[in-house]
Amino acid sequence: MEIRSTNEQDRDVFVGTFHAAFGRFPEVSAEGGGTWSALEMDRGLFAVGADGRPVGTAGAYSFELTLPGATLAPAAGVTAVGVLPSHRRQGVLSAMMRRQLADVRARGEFLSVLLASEALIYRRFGYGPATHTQRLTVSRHRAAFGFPRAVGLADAPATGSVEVFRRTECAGILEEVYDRYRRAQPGALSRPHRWWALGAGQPPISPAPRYIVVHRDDDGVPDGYASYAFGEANTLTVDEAIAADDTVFTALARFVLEHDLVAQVVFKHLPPEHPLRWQLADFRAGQVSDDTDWLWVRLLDVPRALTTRGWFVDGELVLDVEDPFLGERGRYLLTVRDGKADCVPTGREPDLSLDVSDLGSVYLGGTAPSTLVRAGHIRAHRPDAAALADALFRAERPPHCLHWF
Ligand SMILES: CC(=O)SCCNC(=O)CCNC(=O)[C@H](O)C(C)(C)COP(=O)(O)OP(=O)(O)OC[C@H]1O[C@@H](n2cnc3c(N)ncnc32)[C@H](O)[C@@H]1OP(=O)(O)O
Repeated sequence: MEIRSTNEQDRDVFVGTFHAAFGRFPEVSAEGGGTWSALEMDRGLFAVGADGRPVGTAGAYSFELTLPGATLAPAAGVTAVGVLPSHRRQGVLSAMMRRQLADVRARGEFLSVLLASEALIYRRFGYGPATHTQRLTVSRHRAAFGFPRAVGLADAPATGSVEVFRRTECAGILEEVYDRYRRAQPGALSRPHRWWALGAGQPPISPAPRYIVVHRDDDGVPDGYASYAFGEANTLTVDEAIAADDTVFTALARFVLEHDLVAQVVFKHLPPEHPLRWQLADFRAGQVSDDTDWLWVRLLDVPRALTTRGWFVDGELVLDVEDPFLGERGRYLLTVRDGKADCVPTGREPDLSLDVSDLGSVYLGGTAPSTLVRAGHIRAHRPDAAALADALFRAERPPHCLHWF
């Protein structure tokens, strides 16, 4: 199977081929732009069939991923993966993944990330689910806030202001607020300027109609927004709500929850352990559903990945990491002191043996290593190794990714 790089001239065939793999038709946008317009065609791959026609596609975006400790790392955002239904289960995807991982490494990137259409596809290629997201549905009439002990929070005068725009009127504000937010949020991805300019991706980036409530601080500087639309049964759905801090988030949540003519508010994407539910006087007024994996992470250079992220607890672990897809294996001594890690090859007995996909799952702090020990994924060689790994890998807050690509 020949795998070849794509270029700008291949764009239409590339988009057509992966839509065919999904059994869909590409959207046609009269104004240009649209969901797939930010594809980086110099990073695309075609798998070419015997007759010279493409039978498979794989793309990649150049993102920055925020790691624990607010460190930014380049990451390949794998996308548009598809193999024509006529050519499946013959190793086409495997050949594309092998080539793509080699290309990512050759560019100096040590992390690759993706959103998986199905959870059974990518573990074999070394990816592990690393961030999770959930939906919170709040009945508006039960949504009174209550802050039992946080002195001052309940009756503190609201600071700042809110203003409602249509999506197309405030693109610059969204871009600026999103960029500030993503730099501090582990698991968040950059949204390159091109995306906003082209209206690529999904709301709130795309020009699809949305109302946007923007929050500003007392100096008038935008520090949060929520993108929302009305739907069936008087439901107000918030696609994306981001804020510089929890107070700003609370102000945005209050705005949508106090909206007239609304029966319920659906917050489509919240990170696990989000405080909003705890802020409601009636804990059951908010129902969590659709808890799902979001960003999958694949490490391509274990020492570099581990020394780049920030750490919050000192400690030492020996990790035996196996990478069956690339036929690699390494044993590393990870030493964390004062927020920084050292990671060097070692001959010492391992504390934990794990697959590179499991390391991807724990890397951003979104999954406790002990959970994967209990699930039979990771092997702990001494009794306290899992608890130490839990303490070490934990991030400053649960990682979360809102970006769809
Ligand atoms: C980041 C993204 O873009 S996610 C989008 C992924 N694309 C889609 O879901 C579109 C619809 N599906 C497809 O186009 C194809 O089925 C693909 C791309 C998922 C798989 O392509 P194929 O060329 O059939 O995969 P390939 O033959 O290399 O399979 C490799 C292995 O993965 C397994 N596998 C592949 N797809 C799946 C799946 N959906 N579920 C379970 N196992 C799978 C194969 O059985 C094979 O296992 P084996 O090595 O034990 O025999």
